[in-house]
Amino acid sequence: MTNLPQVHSYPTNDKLSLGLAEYVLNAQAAAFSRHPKFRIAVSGGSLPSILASPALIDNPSIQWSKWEIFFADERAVPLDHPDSNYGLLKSILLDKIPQKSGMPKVFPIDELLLDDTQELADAYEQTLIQSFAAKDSVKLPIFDLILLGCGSDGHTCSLFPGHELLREDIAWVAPIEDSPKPPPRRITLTLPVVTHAIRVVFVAVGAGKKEILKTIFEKPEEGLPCSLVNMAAGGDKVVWFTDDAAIQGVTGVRKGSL
Ligand SMILES: O=C(O)[C@H](O)[C@@H](O)[C@H](O)[C@H](O)COP(=O)(O)O
Repeated sequence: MTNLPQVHSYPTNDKLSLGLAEYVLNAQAAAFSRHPKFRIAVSGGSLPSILASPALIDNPSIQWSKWEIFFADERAVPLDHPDSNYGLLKSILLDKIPQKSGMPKVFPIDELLLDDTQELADAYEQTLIQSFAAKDSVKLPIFDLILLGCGSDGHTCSLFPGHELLREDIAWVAPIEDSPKPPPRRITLTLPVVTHAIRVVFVAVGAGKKEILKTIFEKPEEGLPCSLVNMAAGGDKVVWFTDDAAIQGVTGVRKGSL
């Protein structure tokens, strides 16, 4: 079957970061052939540190000033809180971009709305509407690239296994008050938004991810959120970047290297 999800696996995180930087560069070039911006969404967890390699940050071909960075999910905490995905990305990546390269436009959540996750999600959806649907009305935003992690229970963004949010098909951004992964109060892009992106990348590293990757790839019918993204997005749109330890012995994937 050629429709199996593509996996690029690497012996070390450093090599994975290099491969990921190359992939992001290609995605940037493809975006610029469609429009003058590169609009991406990023998750929290281990993703920002793997993304933020010198191969990306110091790459002269990255046109940072044309990047628009949104959050695939965010915790309902102040932006300077240790749990903030914005705070994580800022310290690990944004603060390291050389000023002379120009800075990306970054879209954090509205800190004034932290008390009400529905309002927080609605306001973030409005932020997306401003960027993606300012001129024309669109059913769903089309990110050039969404960069996701994979939790050890198979969650991605803040879309958790068996949660009712997996069935959300109207909102672009939804609140969650009972995330099994702390902190419990968050907002997240919804599944249709994720699967509507031009490209979706998952990053999963470490032997600790192996069991869940087996379920995601070998038993997609179990409907884990990561499997739902693989299935709904389909084809070559979804690419997994893993280390060898996470993917060794896992079937149901198409392996390749960039
Ligand atoms: O804010 C979050 O909690 C993340 O966006 C979450 O979806 C994360 O990506 C996964 O839990 C994987 O995290 P690790 O890569 O750290 O395992």
